[in-house]
Order: sequence, then C-alpha cells, then structure tokens
Amino acid sequence: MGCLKVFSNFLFWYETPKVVHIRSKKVGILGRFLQLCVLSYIVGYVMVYKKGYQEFANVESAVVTKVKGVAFTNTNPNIPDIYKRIWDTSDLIVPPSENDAFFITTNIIITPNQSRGACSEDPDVFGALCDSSHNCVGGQSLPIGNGAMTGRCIPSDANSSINVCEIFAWCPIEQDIFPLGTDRPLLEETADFTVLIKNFIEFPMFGKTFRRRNIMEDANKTYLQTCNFNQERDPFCPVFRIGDIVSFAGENFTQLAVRGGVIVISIDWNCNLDWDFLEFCKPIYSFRRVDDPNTNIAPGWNFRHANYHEENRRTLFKSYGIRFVIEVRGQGAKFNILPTMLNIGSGLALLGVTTVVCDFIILYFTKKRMFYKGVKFLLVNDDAEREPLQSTAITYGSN
Ligand SMILES: Nc1ncnc2c1ncn2[C@@H]1O[C@H](COP(=O)(O)OP(=O)(O)OP(=O)(O)O)[C@@H](O)[C@H]1O
Repeated sequence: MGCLKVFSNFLFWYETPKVVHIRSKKVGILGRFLQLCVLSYIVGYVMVYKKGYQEFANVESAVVTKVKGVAFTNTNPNIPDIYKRIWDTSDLIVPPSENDAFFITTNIIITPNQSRGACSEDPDVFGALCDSSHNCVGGQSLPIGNGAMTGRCIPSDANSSINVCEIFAWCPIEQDIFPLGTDRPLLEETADFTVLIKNFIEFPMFGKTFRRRNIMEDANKTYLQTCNFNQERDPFCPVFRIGDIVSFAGENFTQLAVRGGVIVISIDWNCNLDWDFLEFCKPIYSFRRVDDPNTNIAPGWNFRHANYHEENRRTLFKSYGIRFVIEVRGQGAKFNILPTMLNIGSGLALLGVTTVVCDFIILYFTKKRMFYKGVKFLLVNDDAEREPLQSTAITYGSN
C-alpha cells in the first residue's frame, strides 16, 4: 500500500521552473558578480588565453646537421706521439650522419696496430687473474673479457708482477688511460666547432602553404658561414658553436668533454597561422643536459670503433664525446568555426550555472532564506483552488 502511495506521488507530480524577480541590492550584486566571473572565464581564459576559436595541430618535422671545425693536437708536449695529429670532422663525427642527432668526439683513447693473436688479458677484467693454468679454461671467454682464453696463465703485459690468463684477441689489448688524465679532454678545441642545424617543418593539417625551415628567408651563404647563434644578438642563426651549446645548457665544456654526456637541443615552433606565417612562425631554441652529471657509476658516454688497414691489422678508438639530440616540438593554431561555436555554446551553458549557484546561496545562506524559499516554490493542487501566494510561501518556509 505504502509503495503504491510513493509510486502515485511520483507519477502524479510535476515540477516547472518559476521566474522570480528579486529586487535586492545584495542578491543582484551576487548574481551579476557570478555572471561576470563566468563571462571573464569564457572570454579571457577560454577564448583569448586558450585560443578557443582555433584548431590545433602538432608540428611535423625533419632535422639534418653538419658539423665543421678542425682540432690540432701536435703542439701539446704532454701527450704520447700517437695523439699528436690534425683532427677534422671526418675523424671526430661518428657516425657521419644521424637522424635528429649528432655525436662529436671530445676525448679519445687510441690503441694502434692491433692484430689477431695471443696476449695477456686486461688484469682489471673480473676473473682474469690466475695462479695456474687451471684457472684459465681454454676456449672460454670472461664475461667482459677481450678474447677467448688459450688455457695458459702468463705474466701480464701491463704489469709483469701479476699473472693473468692468456687470450686469443686483437693484440695488444687496449690500455684504458686518458692521454691527458681525467681533468682535461684531448680534443678541447672541439668547443670551437660549429654545427649547422637544418630543420624543415610543416603543418599538413592546414595545407601545403604552411611549410618552412629554420634558415630565414633573407639568409645568404656569407651569413651562414659567419653567424653564430645567440639568444639575444642572433636568435635565428642556425649555426651553433659547440662550446656555446654546452654553456647554454648550464655545463662546463672542459669537465663534460672528459667523459662525455648527452645534451638535448629543443626547437619550439608555436605558430599562430592566422597571422603572417613567415613573419610570426619562428623557432625558439633551448638546451639542456639529460645524462646525470653527478654520478660516479658509468658516467658520460663512450663507445669503440676501429679503422681496418688490411686483413689482420686495425687501429682501435675508444671515443668519449657529447651526443646532441635534437627534438622539435610545437603546435600550429588556425581559426576554425567548429571549436569557436563549441566553446561559445559551452560558455553559454555555463552561464546557467550562475543561477543554480546564486539560488543555492540565497535559499540556504541568507537571513531571508525562508522568505526566498516561500516565493520561489509554489505548491499547486490540480483539484483544489490555487492557494494565495503569500500563505503558500509561509507554509513552505516553516517546514
Ligand atoms: N657547421 C657549419 N658552420 C658554419 N657554416 C656552415 C656549417 N655547415 C655548413 N655551413 C655553411 O652553410 C652553407 C650551407 O651548407 P650546406 O651544407 O647546405 O652546403 P655545402 O655547400 O655543401 O657546404 P660545404 O661544402 O661548405 O660543407 C654553406 O655555405 C656552408 O659552408
């Protein structure tokens, strides 16, 4: 029976909004204030700041680089003769061409004239030290060893007072010693090398007209060969001095160059395509080091590569250096009627919320809340005479 009553109450009940004009300074100001807040949000934040009238697309890009420079180490009296030579980019940029990155050698350990044969294992390799040939299993190699063991235990080539396993390997094996110690890199002059970064970008979503590169239209050959990027003096020069990139990233070139590291060059293209494309769509460069400069375990960046002279002879290089990674980011924005209408529509809907908030405040948090409840809600029975407005208000308010 109870359920039936609840059901019939629900079924035979209808609510319709009523418009109540409240002549009150306080309530009026509150309503206008809320409307002003919503309007400023829609106009100021959504439409102007967030550009709600525009459609956005990510930039698409390709990057190529060319490094130029020469280092000359002949005059340094503190290094072995093998390191006294002229170095150009073909010696120091490994590999010569990469996608969105380049590596420049800043320090190097050379092991010349290696040939395949038998020699002593590096004593620093874990498990290389031996007391007798029983410690050296013929044909097997140690986990980070340089070759396969012959099965003999022999005095080390590097230090004859200790015994190590003999190995079949490229001999002599590398001596892991920096030519200038751990304070200075051999190729400090690479700080003066320059790199030309060519960055081609487009916004295919907005058509083929929105295409450009980071070399400005008025640049010529002489400008490219002589300009140097500088945030204040020449922010659109696409040629960067390596030492400058490192200092823009907040690092010391000499320290970084000893063991190497990784630096990211970011190119940001945030373009308003409603304005003149070539004039207002320009790159902004920023630089940061991404490897950990404060670690003692596996610091920096190095790898080995070799030059083969003939079938059984090579020169081994352990190259330390800086790897530069180029990331291109950004968005193009262009007027479109669809996001404009969507944002205006949702803004208008949001204006309705001000009424809800205002009602909530005056019906629950003002001194005259009972009176406001009375005038806002009117109970009408279909089968009865309409009750006088004032009495309904008082009846409802006192509940
Ligand atoms: N790293 C760099 N530093 C300064 N100028 C550079 C650099 N790389 C290239 N340039 C100069 O920029 C211009 C365009 O270079 P690009 O590689 O397109 O042409 P190029 O004639 O093949 O260059 P080059 O023969 O000099 O290597 C050339 O004048 C070139 O000398």
